[in-house]
Amino acid sequence: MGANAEFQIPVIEFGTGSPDLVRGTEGWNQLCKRVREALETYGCFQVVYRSISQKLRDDTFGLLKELVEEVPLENKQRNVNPEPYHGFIGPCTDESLYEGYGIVGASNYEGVKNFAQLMWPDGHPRFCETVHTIVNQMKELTRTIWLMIIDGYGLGEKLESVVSNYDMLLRMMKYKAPPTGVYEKAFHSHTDKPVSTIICDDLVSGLEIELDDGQWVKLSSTPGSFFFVVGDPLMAWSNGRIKAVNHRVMMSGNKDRFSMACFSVPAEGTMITTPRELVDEQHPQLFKDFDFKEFILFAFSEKANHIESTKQIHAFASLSPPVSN
Ligand SMILES: O=C(O)CCC(=O)C(=O)O
Ligand SMILES: [Fe+2]
Repeated sequence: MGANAEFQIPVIEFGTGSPDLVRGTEGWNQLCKRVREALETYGCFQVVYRSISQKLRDDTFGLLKELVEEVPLENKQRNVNPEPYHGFIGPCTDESLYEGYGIVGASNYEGVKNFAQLMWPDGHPRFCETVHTIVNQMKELTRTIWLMIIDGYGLGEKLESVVSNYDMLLRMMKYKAPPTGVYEKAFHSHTDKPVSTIICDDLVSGLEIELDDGQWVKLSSTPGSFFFVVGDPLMAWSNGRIKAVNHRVMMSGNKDRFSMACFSVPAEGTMITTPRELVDEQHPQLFKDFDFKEFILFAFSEKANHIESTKQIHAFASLSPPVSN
């Protein structure tokens, strides 16, 4: 089924230097309310965040294109990782429009450098500096949104209520334009397995989300904007109050799409635990506490292969029956 091009998810602006970004102000509380509503309804929203400059975005996409177009395939194929979607997948062909790279530990300079050294003989210091900078800014944006979620539910001071220690997995993607007149799947439908994701694209659309009624809608970004997407663990943490949105990439038109997805990956040993404030008579506890890494291992196991992406978290962590406080 084709996507309805008219649809618009909530667009929320985080003004650079705005007093609204100061925790506890009236403006902050308004933003928290809008973020909570957007995530409860759609599991995602578009955030306008010009603190990440257009120049930094342009520079990063320039480097991504250089990586895709100039690095020999044999170097790209050195980007391997035993964990699914952590390494190179590609290249684009007539059968598969997708090409993606994985940079683990991308908020540390070393993580980006390890990747760049596999691609370029000189380790491309400008690539390392640029990617390291944008990933840290996306990490900061993630932290701000998590704080808004916490305050949206009145959970008090602690970021630790979601996750205290986490790093970013950066995936950099090219989706090839399909043949003229064709509307083609470039990335299968799924919910994200990390806690949450920030997606940044080059304004060529392709990302689609599924609404509650099963309708797919195409999202289009605007300059300075990013998509924040809830992953399964954040949905479980919230006791199912916020949604993990099913999404995919469909390509049409004659332009290639380039995008980056910055995934939040908690440190080894992190438990996902629903705060007790989110459990009451109307909202019995839906999920047991679970180890993030064990969920990831399950989600990519043979057993979970036969389970739809949206249902994996339920198969892994549902409490049956739900438990009231
Ligand atoms: O490239 C995009 O817009 C989305 C990518 C995505 O959903 C993913 O890698 O999980
Ligand atoms: Fe995704």
